[in-house]
Amino acid sequence: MNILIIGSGSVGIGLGTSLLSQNANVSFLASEKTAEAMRKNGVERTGLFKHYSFKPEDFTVYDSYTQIKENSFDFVLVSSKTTANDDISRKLDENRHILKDNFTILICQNGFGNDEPFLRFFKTSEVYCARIITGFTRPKRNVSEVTVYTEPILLGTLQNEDINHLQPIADMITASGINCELTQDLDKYLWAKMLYNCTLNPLGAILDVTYGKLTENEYSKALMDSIIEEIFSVIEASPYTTLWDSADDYKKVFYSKLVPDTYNHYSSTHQDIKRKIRTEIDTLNGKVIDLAEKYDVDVETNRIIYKLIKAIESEF
Ligand SMILES: NC(=O)C1=CN([C@@H]2O[C@H](COP(=O)(O)OP(=O)(O)OC[C@H]3O[C@@H](n4cnc5c(N)ncnc54)[C@H](OP(=O)(O)O)[C@@H]3O)[C@@H](O)[C@H]2O)C=CC1
Ligand SMILES: CC(C)(CO)C(=O)C(=O)O
Repeated sequence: MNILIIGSGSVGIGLGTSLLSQNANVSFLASEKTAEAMRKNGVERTGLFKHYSFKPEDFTVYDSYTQIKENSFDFVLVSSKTTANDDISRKLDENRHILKDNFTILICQNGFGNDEPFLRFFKTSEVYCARIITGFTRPKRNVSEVTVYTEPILLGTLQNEDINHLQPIADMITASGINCELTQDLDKYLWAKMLYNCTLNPLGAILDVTYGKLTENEYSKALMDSIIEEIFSVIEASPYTTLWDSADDYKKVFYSKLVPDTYNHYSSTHQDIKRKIRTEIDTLNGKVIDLAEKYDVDVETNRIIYKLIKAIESEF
């Protein structure tokens, strides 16, 4: 099985090394600087679970589509930030000769509806998504460190397609030490992740605090309650569902378990702003706003939070 990883960052190198550990034929499409580091020093997975290290001759790195031969890949894993999806989906379409017949694109990102840019060019039976709550960081350009594990990585479809052909990918990731399963209910799990990320990520970035700190005063708590309630109204108005029946049920788990478990964590949105790069707000609260418009739901707090992040980004 030939696998191409597009987006060779924390998640991309983390998944790529996991698949390499099971003797999969893995290639990375990386920016010039990252490709250079990988060609020189190989790739590594460190942190929780088993550590793996691969020499440059164990995998292939491309820094341009022009270097890739025709008919090369069965699977493409997209693990860039969602801000690159417009670019990646367009380039993959322009270079579709690198894909074999019956190829599969698997999008490994936060947010909801990340398959949509790809569905402009590819069929619903060709595009799948993952829900990842394993934490990965990239201490060096060629190294992924597994920092947090709570639940298995989940693979599935948002388009009601058959998912059985994803099983070999899930099995290899599991065999590498990070549990990975298929689910028929991916939308439920992605909305659960959306609830968590949309509530904590932008607010933590705006106020420059950890997840836990946000629960320590009544003002940020009131904002988070409102974000959660609005997202539940959107889910209820849409065809989607999530793991809890009501905003109140979710809030109980959120304040008693989810936040305490990640109390000292700074959100990826916070980290993006510190790095002065565009955040993934469009596929988080921005997606909530899009759906709210479609289903005529009031999401005023999400709108304000969204505008504040956009205002910060406009300075970059
Ligand atoms: N890290 C984590 O713990 C988790 C992350 N996620 C989600 O996974 C996704 C990836 O996150 P993460 O790995 O942390 O991000 P990183 O910033 O570590 O990696 C992103 C990678 O994408 C590359 N890239 C940037 N632009 C493009 C482009 N146009 N085409 C191809 N590649 C590009 C970057 O290049 P370069 O090498 O030059 O930087 C980098 O290698 C995000 O959606 C994130 O929200 C989900 C759960 C956990
Ligand atoms: C890393 C993780 C999983 C936080 O728990 C996350 O989703 C984020 O920071 O955006």
